Amino acid sequence: MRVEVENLGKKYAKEWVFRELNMEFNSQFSYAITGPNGSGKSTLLQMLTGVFLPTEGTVSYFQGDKTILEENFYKHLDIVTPYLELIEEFTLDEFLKFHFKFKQLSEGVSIDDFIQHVYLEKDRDKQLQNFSSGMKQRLKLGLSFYSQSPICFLDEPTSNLDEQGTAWYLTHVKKALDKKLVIISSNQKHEYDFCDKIVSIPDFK
Ligand SMILES: Nc1ncnc2c1ncn2[C@@H]1O[C@H](COP(=O)(O)OP(=O)(O)OP(=O)(O)O)[C@@H](O)[C@H]1O
Repeated sequence: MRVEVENLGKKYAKEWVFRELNMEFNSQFSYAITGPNGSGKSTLLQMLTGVFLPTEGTVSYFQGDKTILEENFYKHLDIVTPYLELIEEFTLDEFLKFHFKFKQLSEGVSIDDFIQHVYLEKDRDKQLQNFSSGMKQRLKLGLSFYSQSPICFLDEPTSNLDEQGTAWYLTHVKKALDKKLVIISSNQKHEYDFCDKIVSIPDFK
């Protein structure tokens, strides 16, 4: 899988967040998008995932030589961000049954296995609105690590995770690198220091 970015720029009102960003994201490597608060990491992620349009430039997805239409980007990716809403009224069991009608679990992994992998065995019948923020984050990360989507975008992946949760994240994300194109947006080194390539947003101001 390959994501190609050409002359990408985003402007809010009169201010450019970044400009002339040319870059290729290739599944042979893992990537970190870095920069201080307010530099534009989340904005870039939104352009890369097709959630928002850039002011100028293009984002293209390729599977081998095949171009993927922009309206189908979402079928090839998972996004984990602090702003991603879960369906709070559902219990974990109900939510997973619903979610995996649309997304495929990794080969050989059942819903029961998934629940074990995210350490939520005791919480199957609990409504998601009663999950702690760390439990929700582990669930969101698990949904991307254990899906068959070839691209995984992680925005501030360890937000709300304690030390044990962070260790869990590190183990899982490193395993995911073999199967997926992983792109992490972060300003905390421990979340991305294993990545092969760094895209520093302040270089594109
Ligand atoms: N909808 C919007 N309208 C106007 N300005 C915006 C909008 N969204 C973001 N910005 C501005 O764009 C810039 C980049 O914001 P962004 O959230 O992408 O930064 P970030 O690097 O992800 O920050 P953080 O590390 O704090 O999460 C900031 O100056 C922000 O105020």
